[in-house]
Amino acid sequence: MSDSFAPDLLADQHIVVTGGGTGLGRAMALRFADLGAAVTINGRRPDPLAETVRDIEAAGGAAEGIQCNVRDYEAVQAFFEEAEDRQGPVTRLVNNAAANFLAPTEDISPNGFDAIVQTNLYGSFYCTQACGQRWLERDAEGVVLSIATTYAETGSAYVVPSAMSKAGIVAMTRSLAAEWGSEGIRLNAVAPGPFPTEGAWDRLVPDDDLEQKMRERVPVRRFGEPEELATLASFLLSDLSAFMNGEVVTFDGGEALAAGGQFNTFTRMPRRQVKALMEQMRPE
Ligand SMILES: CCCCCCC/C=C/C(=O)SCCNC(=O)CCNC(=O)[C@H](O)C(C)(C)COP(=O)(O)OP(=O)(O)OC[C@H]1O[C@@H](n2cnc3c(N)ncnc32)[C@H](O)[C@@H]1OP(=O)(O)O
Ligand SMILES: NC(=O)C1=CN([C@@H]2O[C@H](COP(=O)(O)OP(=O)(O)OC[C@H]3O[C@@H](n4cnc5c(N)ncnc54)[C@H](OP(=O)(O)O)[C@@H]3O)[C@@H](O)[C@H]2O)C=CC1
Repeated sequence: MSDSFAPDLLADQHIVVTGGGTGLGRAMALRFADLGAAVTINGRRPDPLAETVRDIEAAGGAAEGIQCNVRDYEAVQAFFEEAEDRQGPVTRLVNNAAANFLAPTEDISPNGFDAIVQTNLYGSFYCTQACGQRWLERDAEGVVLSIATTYAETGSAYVVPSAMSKAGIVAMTRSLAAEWGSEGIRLNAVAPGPFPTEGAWDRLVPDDDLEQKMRERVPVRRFGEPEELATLASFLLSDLSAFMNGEVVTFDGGEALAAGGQFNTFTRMPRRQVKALMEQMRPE
């Protein structure tokens, strides 16, 4: 996808994208490489990693895929060693890997809770700490971008472990923005609304009817496109956003705001009908 960024916006960067073999992570990895970065992606399954690396290389970019389970502290340490052996010092990190499923909270097993929280919260911490340690030791600047979600702020029914862990990621982002900002390390987050990826849809969108209802909740009446998120992420990783630190950028077509206003329900009715209703209520 072409855009108005300089074609070398991310040249000289080595960017790690966790969970970069699929969905939003893959879209970001492709875009970062297109903007000149060397990209290293990880994930547990080798096939999506290999496919994404192949696609980046076919487009003329530089990429490596390394299998890694971000729930495992030692595996994360080994991953960063390997990534730097292959492509030099990591300069940017995107905490994108995540786990989620819909479940009534009273039915979630300890193992189910762990699967989500250890991936999202512990995984993001392990990767962020590994980068921070390297950057502080080297006196190098660095940027961390974490993929949160809008319900990290509001909470949401039926995705409680995800909401808890994404809220923790936001807290980490804001805390470290203060702690590491003076050392040249910036941390920001994006809170995406719905983006139809296979990973999210298979686990969170039970049927077409609910999908349509979800679309109608978004004021702009569509879902996001992964390439749009990749554009925002490129800006947030680049020096164009050098003064932005500790920010959570909501990127949801207005969905979260619309859910909050009591009278926003009128926006789902034809405007003519709304006007007629309101006209009736005017005093004589
Ligand atoms: C659609 C609109 C978007 C709105 C905003 C949404 C914001 C956030 C979105 C996302 O995060 S989308 C990302 C989705 N992608 C993924 O989740 C990818 C990774 N996920 C997975 O690998 C699995 O889905 C997993 C279940 C989370 C983990 O798999 P793993 O192989 O590690 O573990 P399992 O052994 O399969 O399961 C562990 C544990 O969890 C229980 N469990 C699994 N699924 C469910 C379920 N649907 N409901 C309840 N419990 C579930 C499973 O039974 C295991 O527990 P025990 O049986 O061992 O006790
Ligand atoms: N799509 C949407 O509507 C929204 C998505 N988000 C967030 O966007 C991000 C990307 O989600 P999306 O692309 O939709 O979904 P995907 O399921 O495609 O992406 C999740 C990625 O994380 C990887 N992953 C999962 N567990 C681990 C683990 N333990 N170690 C390493 N990698 C792991 C998966 O690979 P593998 O299974 O091979 O390990 C996969 O590549 C997530 O942070 C999600 O919470 C936020 C709001 C909305």
